[in-house]
Parts: sequence; structure tokens; C-alpha cells
Amino acid sequence: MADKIKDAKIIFVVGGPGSGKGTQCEKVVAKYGYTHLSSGDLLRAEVASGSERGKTLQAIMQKGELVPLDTVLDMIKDAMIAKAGVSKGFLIDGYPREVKQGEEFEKKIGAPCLLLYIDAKGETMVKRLMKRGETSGRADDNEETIKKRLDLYYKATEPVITFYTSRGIVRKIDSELPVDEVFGHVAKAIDDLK
Ligand SMILES: Nc1nc2c(ncn2[C@@H]2O[C@H](COP(=O)(O)OP(=O)(O)OP(=O)(O)O)[C@@H](O)[C@H]2O)c(=O)[nH]1
Ligand SMILES: O=c1ccn([C@@H]2O[C@H](COP(=O)(O)OP(=O)(O)O)[C@@H](O)[C@H]2O)c(=O)[nH]1
Ligand SMILES: [Mg+2]
Repeated sequence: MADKIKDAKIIFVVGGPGSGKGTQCEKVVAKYGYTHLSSGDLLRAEVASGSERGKTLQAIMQKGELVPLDTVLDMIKDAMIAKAGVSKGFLIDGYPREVKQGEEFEKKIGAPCLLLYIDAKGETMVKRLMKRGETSGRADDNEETIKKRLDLYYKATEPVITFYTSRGIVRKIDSELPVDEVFGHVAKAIDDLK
């Protein structure tokens, strides 16, 4: 499996809850045809399936806590295998959430060539998520859980950015700008890979 995806680019997309990761990934898919894998979406699909495992996951996500590392990694790995050989690039959205997750991913799958750090202010993220919560139907888009997700982001996920910065693959993207301007910077970072 590691063989088959060897030539595909792996891009981690990291940023706080509501920073705009999913929004930017959709635009990358449209322009570059990369495969978009959102760890949160994969988990929500498992919840929606109604499986026993999904019930356990739902309880964790509703509290804004982190699902065990192996569960998420297995899901990402399966989704990547399904596309191995046909995808020239993978956007791994919302992952890694903590340094250990990144290390395990590299052991089992491969190394990222780029980390897109989608950066918005805390108050901006809260505002966007409260707005999204009006229509998203996401059980975690409520004030209490948003606060927990944000706290956990600063505590567990920001160190991920420091870790990969020392490797020289981080591109920080200001996502306070309008969506299309943000995408201009995202596209530049991807074009610079070639
Ligand atoms: N003004 C503005 N709004 C944005 C931008 N990017 C995303 N949004 C809005 O912010 C909300 C959250 O965006 P998402 O792309 O879902 O954010 P995310 O980072 O994937 O969030 P999680 O799935 O919660 O991690 C959405 O309702 C978007 O419409 C942006 O660049 N500017
Ligand atoms: O690698 C992951 C990705 C997501 N989650 C869980 O899924 C939720 C939603 O994640 P998503 O990336 O969709 O949204 P965010 O929290 O970034 O707004 C998180 O709060 C976590 O409970 C997790 O545990 N591990
Ligand atoms: Mg998202």
C-alpha cells in the first residue's frame, strides 16, 4: 500500500475548528483534482451508519474530545487505499490533531510534502461555527462544544504546527481574508510544490 501511494503528494490541512479547512479543500479538489479526506467527515459517516462503533464515536465528538488515534488512522488509511494508484494527491483535512498522530501516520502511510496551516482568530472561528450551526446539523456546532474544540486545538494541535515547521514544510495561510483570496494563497503553496 505504501508503494502504491508513494508517488502521490500528501498534504496535511491543519487549522482550528471553523478556520475554513473544508472550504479551501473543496476548492483544491475543483482545481487540482486531489482526493479530499476529512477525518471529521469520515468519523461522521461512521456515526451516520448507526454502527456500534459509530455510537461510541458520537459520544466522544459531541463532547469535543479526541477519538482514539488508531481509529482515525485506520479510517484514513482505508480511504487512501481505496484511491491508491488513481490519485495524484491527497488532502488530509483536520489531521493530525496531535503530534503523535502525525508520527503514526508517517510510520504507516508516508510523509507529507506540505502542511497548509489555515489560520484564523479564535473569535472569528467561534463566529463562523455559530453561524454554520444554524444549518449544519452538526451536533458539535454549539457554543459549549465549540469552546472545548477550540481549547483542545490550542493545546494539542498547535504543537503539530511547531513540529512540522522545524521540517520546513509549513505554509501559513491567513484565512481572515475573503474565501477566494485565501484560495489564491493556497493555490500558490500547491503550485510551489512542483
Ligand atoms: N468569511 C469567511 N468565511 C469562511 C471562510 N472559510 C470558511 N468560512 C465559513 O466558515 C465556516 C466554517 O468553514 P469550514 O470550511 O466548514 O471550516 P473547517 O475548518 O472545515 O471546520 P471544521 O469542519 O469544524 O473543522 C463555514 O460556514 C464557511 O462558510 C473564509 O475564508 N472567509
Ligand atoms: O483526527 C480527528 C479528527 C476529528 N476528531 C473528532 O471529530 C470532531 C470534528 O472534527 P472536524 O475536523 O470535522 O471539525 P473541527 O473540530 O476541526 O471543527 C472533533 O471535535 C473530534 O471529536 C478526532 O477525534 N480526531
Ligand atoms: Mg471541516
